[in-house]
Amino acid sequence: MMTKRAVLALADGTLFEGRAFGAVGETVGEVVFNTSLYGYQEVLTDPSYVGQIVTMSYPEMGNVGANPEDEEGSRVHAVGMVVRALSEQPSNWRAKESLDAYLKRSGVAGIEGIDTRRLVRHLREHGAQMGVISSEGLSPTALVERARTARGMEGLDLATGVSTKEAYTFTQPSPDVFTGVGEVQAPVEPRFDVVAYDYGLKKSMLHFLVDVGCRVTVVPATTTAEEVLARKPHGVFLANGPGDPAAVKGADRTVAALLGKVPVFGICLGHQIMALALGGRTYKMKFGHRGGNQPVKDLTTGKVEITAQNHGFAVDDASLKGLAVVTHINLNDGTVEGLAVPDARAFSVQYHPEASPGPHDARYLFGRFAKLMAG
Ligand SMILES: NC(=O)CC[C@H](N)C(=O)O
Repeated sequence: MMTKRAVLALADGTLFEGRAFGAVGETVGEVVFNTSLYGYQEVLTDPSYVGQIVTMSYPEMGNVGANPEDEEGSRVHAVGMVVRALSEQPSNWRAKESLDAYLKRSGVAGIEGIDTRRLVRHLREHGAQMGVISSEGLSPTALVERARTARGMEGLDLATGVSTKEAYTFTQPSPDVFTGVGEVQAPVEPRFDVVAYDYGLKKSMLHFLVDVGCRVTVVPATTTAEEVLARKPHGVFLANGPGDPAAVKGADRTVAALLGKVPVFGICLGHQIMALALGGRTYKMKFGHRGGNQPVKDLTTGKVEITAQNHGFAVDDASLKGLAVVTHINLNDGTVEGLAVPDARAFSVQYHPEASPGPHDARYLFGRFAKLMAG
């Protein structure tokens, strides 16, 4: 592997020096951190990471290489990766290539060999911010300036661009990787026609919908409520996605026109859009929640779930008063993690019940959606 010098420059002037991996060159994005111990491939290919440079806080990455089955989107969506130590010798029966080769082939730049603990603490203290990874030998001052003048996430509609251009049907249940790649579980007879808004969705969400008996039609983010209702679905699913929820063109009005007419289930960006549709507000968090170890309390049962998360915006609790019931909160910082409008047969969560990567404590929520549709 090459050992070309690379620099990570943050907008506030902080610099980290390390070695380049993946594609050689320069990349600009919002520098965020993820605390998952594994699952870097699902993280990199999650479309919610569009425009972001992901720092993995766990110190060694790349040990299991990369394979074609673990992709959540159709390509690497993160624009950069930061790691402490890059394993050069992947060891896993499913590995087809190394993480370095995978990122190189994807044209995505990485930096390794930096003190990621210092970087994560810095981001926690000063907030997620724009940054540049470069192995092109530019002066640190020029790189900091580039990061400082780069456009941040607020006000950015990234979901519309990453959404599917054409509607398509999805009927594949979850693959069972432990009994052989590509093999599928015993199929559940499809009972529900579900329209899924693609704001940048992760494949595993669709698999889990199919697993509970859904025949899913995935539609572009700009599809109107009339077009969706004309399909006479049993339910509407609002997916995750990148960027600022308040900037997704027309999404709040569209979802407002669906609420009350058909059961609705939203995840992450879908949850935020549901809150906006109800008349609530969203805001940018200081550094967000990304990882597989976020404790969430279900206020309706008192039960705590350990959840997978990936978001930088959140729903403002106070803005929901009288509009929706807050059903879940994050035990680390008390932020809203779930809401429901029982009369409208609608609910949503900020976290990721599909995990990928992460714990499956919350997978039952797909079943809850099926139950709502069953009436
Ligand atoms: N995973 C998601 O859907 C992320 C939603 C939104 N882009 C956020 O950061 O908060």
